[in-house]
Amino acid sequence: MKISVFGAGYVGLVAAACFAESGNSVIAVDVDQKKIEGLKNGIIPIYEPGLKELILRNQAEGRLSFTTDMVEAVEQSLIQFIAVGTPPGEDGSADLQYVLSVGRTIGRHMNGFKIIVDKSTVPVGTADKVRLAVQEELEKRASHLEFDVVSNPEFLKEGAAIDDFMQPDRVVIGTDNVRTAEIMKELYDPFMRKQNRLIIMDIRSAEMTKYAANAMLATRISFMNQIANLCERMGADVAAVREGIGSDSRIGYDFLFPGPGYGGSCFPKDVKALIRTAEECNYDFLLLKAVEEANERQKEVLADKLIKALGSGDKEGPLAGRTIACWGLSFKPRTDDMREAPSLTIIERLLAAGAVVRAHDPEALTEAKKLFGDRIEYSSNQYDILNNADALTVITDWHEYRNPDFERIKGLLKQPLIVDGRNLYKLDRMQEMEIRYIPLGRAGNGISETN
Ligand SMILES: NC(=O)c1ccc[n+]([C@@H]2O[C@H](COP(=O)([O-])OP(=O)(O)OC[C@H]3O[C@@H](n4cnc5c(N)ncnc54)[C@H](O)[C@@H]3O)[C@@H](O)[C@H]2O)c1
Ligand SMILES: O=c1ccn([C@@H]2O[C@H](COP(=O)(O)OP(=O)(O)O[C@H]3O[C@H](CO)[C@@H](O)[C@H](O)[C@H]3O)[C@@H](O)[C@H]2O)c(=O)[nH]1
Repeated sequence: MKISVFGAGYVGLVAAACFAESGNSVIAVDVDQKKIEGLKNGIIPIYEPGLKELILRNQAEGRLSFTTDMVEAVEQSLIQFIAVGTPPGEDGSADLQYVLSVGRTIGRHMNGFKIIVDKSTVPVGTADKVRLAVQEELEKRASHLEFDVVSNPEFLKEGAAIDDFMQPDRVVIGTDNVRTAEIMKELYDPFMRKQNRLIIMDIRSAEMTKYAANAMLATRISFMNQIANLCERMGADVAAVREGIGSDSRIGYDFLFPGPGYGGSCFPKDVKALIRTAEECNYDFLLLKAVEEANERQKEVLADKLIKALGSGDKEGPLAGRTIACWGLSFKPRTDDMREAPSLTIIERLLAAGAVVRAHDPEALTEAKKLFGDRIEYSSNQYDILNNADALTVITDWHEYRNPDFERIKGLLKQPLIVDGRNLYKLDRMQEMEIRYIPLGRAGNGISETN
């Protein structure tokens, strides 16, 4: 099939590469000239495991091309995917300007029947707005060309995007047209070989499904973070509690790891947008407001623990003269994405408390330098930043942090103190190593920093 994908970002690039991989002829189009020039020359603008190889192969084999030429992209393809950003507006609602701009572009240049598929995360009712935008452009040129608008929300996770796209838990298609449903089914058939996981529903339900899924997952995380905070105060261990509740098949083990708050380009923005959508229909989504507030507070927890362990008691600059080494800046492992990363709040808090902050991340240093400039120190070696630091704090659960050289850590730090926001290490091992260890959701090992 001939497909155009508008928006060469995290979702657009993955979708374009995976559709090309299954034999389709795909044009990826973006307004960002620099990005497209780079892509034409094999420069992939984001870090996503497996994406570069997939793009380069499909590009070389002639199934995937990149352009800024909107006319070409609209004219050449039957299926027009919209995968542009929907960032939060000032009131938290999803900003639809990029989605509607693509709709207008398609309306302006379409030369035959088109299936316009919205893959961006958009509030219920957006398909109607896209339809209107296309229709208005057609009317301006007195055209009676037909088109269909479909909702096909994307559920991929960054860091695992290719696998999620190639072997999806499900693909949701919102359409009211039987013929279009058949074409979409055909397009996704190669990804359904093990089991048919295509769910076809009405458009509004498909749009809502995306928000409901993200809101549910964010709720689980905030819930577990608060259980963890309570465990700490009650002498319970959140890891044991997770095992205890996860074994109930109605609950399951996934998405119950406590952490320094959820981040990324999706959960924070989509929770906000759903609260706003509810407000627009005079419904007070109390539960989600609490989920959001709990998450904001959770982002403070690591800095609170560091100040409690090392603080001088001086209200203005409790960490003045202290150096904190941070492992992990991206909002999750296997990505360079720092959008809404908890590290942003944690580092700002440490700086405000007077600390010198040093950071390591396997992929996000370039991104971090754009955000923090020379206000913090960076190293591409995870051990270098520990030299003479007062503490190590683990913010992101990258694999390389899971089983580090503890002897080396101990030798480098001024005092052996680890504040772990991802509970990566065993308490008894830390005890044995005489490292003072402060995890989330359970009492630390009680070794004082003077040990
Ligand atoms: N990032 C994820 O993991 C993820 C997962 C599922 C769904 N989503 C949703 O998918 C959408 C895209 O997210 P993303 O993270 O890929 O965004 P992104 O910011 O990485 O990419 C968006 C791209 O769209 C381009 N663009 C803007 N206006 C354009 C136009 N008129 N024509 C062509 N290109 C244009 C931008 O230049 C940018 O390259 C959002 O609605 C998001 O909520 C994201
Ligand atoms: O048990 C857990 C699981 C995740 N997180 C945090 O939650 C955030 C989001 O993680 P994850 O969902 O793995 O990454 P995303 O790439 O943001 O993916 C989410 O957002 C996407 C965009 O909408 C959806 O497509 C995905 O289905 C949805 O999982 C990160 O900060 C994680 O550290 C936790 O704190 N504890």
